[in-house]
Amino acid sequence: METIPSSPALALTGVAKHFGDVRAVDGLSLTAAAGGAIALLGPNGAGKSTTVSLLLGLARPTAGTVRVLGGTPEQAVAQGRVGAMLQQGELMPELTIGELVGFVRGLYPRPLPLSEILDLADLGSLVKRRAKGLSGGQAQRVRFALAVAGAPDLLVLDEPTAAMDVESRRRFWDGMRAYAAGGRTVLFATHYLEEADQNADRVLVIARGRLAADGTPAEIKATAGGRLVTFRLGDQPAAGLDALPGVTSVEIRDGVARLRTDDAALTTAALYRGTTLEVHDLEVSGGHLEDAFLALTRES
Ligand SMILES: Nc1ncnc2c1ncn2[C@@H]1O[C@H](COP(=O)(O)OP(=O)(O)OP(=O)(O)O)[C@@H](O)[C@H]1O
Repeated sequence: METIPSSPALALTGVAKHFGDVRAVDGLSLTAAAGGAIALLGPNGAGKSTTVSLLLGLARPTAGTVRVLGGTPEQAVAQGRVGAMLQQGELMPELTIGELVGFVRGLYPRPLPLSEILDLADLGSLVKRRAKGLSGGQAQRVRFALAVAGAPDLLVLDEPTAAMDVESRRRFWDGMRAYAAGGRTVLFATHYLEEADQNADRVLVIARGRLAADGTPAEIKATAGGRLVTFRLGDQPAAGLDALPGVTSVEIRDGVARLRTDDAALTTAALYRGTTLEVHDLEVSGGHLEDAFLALTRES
């Protein structure tokens, strides 16, 4: 089968998916060229799983068009060019992992070599084990192996590390990045900010079915605007904090002042020298994806 390098991996135009009154996806437009890892990042109920279903042709949009690898999702899937790892999925309990992966690879026209699949999914030590005795994290690694078995051009992962411990996660992301580095496209849905930050080349922040931000992790962080200076204000008056140099916004909650600033050093110096406030528990933080994420997905 021909691959058409000029086709984007994904192209969504005005895509909506409504369930009755619920607008799970509400006008999503985006294009992604082939290659690299894309995170679909959003809070619970943002529309991530619905978007994944639309990309895989498991659901049809209420409005708009979805193109995957230059064709419809159904065509791309039928050509064996899409691999998916969904949140659940029964593994055949009586087969060994080696048999199961071997069987699934046999279904594809140009599968990855078995040894490469086992390497990517870190399953070398589990080849002779039966699926029925596996832990949740091990079963997820097997699902990952099955998803990459056919060497798909697009790999879609819905919250792939849900059941994994820290070490399994680390190895899993190593495998995912190795897969994406070969010019293939990986899209993963997550609500773990650090996973998107550390493993994606591009982050699509989705909230209430819409695209709230789209960029590299660094670009998304920059949208939150600089750094955060926090300190315990107690009962002291907050007047004048918004006039301190560098400060772009002030929020006081539970006696704690949160100053967003373009220049933390200047703001902090002015706070001590230019005010009569007693400043306790001063902290400077920021440049975190979490700040950007909260700012972008906050209910308006
Ligand atoms: N089949 C369905 N019928 C009715 N409502 C649905 C259906 N599927 C999803 N929804 C609703 O659409 C919205 C988006 O759901 P979706 O599962 O896509 O979000 P998500 O971002 O994947 O969330 P989570 O992180 O919790 O998995 C939610 O309000 C959900 O309740």
